[in-house]
Amino acid sequence: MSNKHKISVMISEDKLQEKIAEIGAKISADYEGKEIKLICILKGSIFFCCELAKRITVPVKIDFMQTSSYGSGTTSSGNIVIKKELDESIEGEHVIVVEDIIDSGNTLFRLMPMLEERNPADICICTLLDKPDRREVDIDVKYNGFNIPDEFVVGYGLDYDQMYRNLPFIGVVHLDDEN
Ligand SMILES: O=P(O)(O)OC[C@H]1O[C@@H](n2cnc3c(O)ncnc32)[C@H](O)[C@@H]1O
Ligand SMILES: O=P(O)(O)OP(=O)(O)O
Ligand SMILES: [Mg+2]
Repeated sequence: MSNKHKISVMISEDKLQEKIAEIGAKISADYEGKEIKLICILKGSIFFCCELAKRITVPVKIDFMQTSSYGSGTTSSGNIVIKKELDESIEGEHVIVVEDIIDSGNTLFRLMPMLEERNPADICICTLLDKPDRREVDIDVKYNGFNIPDEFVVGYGLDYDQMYRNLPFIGVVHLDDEN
């Protein structure tokens, strides 16, 4: 069965793999001699976080958190709801928050202070995609895969109304062509 929407490739699977390997190598070098904890922000970050973890050579723990801002639309509601808490404490840990995409920045703007209050040894942000033109608040991003233009993208974990997460590439969904 074909997709309901027309989707054009923005970032190919090969380019994603190459970039994730690069970020993994950078993280491995930056955290040499340390153990890190990746916090995977569900659901969108799952593919990126899994692939990234495989490319990191220092010891890695993974925990999951789920926030929601978009629901079924294509713009952030501004209301960040925590739908799933971490299973374990992050006190004293070297934490990397792994996001699929930073858009307005509101999710991380609210989430990061909450995590910092839990006294990690250090904490930073790693995102696969960034839409800098859409930013509404200042966010300090340590690792960023790709800056992309202001287009609604799907694939590699990212959804439109829960669809298209399974596409192996990042694509632009053409909602105007909906029938
Ligand atoms: O809080 P912000 O930074 O506005 O949003 C983060 C959150 O929103 C989802 N999202 C943002 N842009 C897109 C997009 O182009 N396609 C799919 N999903 C998007 C995503 O879950 C981000 O983690
Ligand atoms: O689009 P959101 O932010 O509601 O979350 P998810 O990463 O689950 O798509
Ligand atoms: Mg979503």
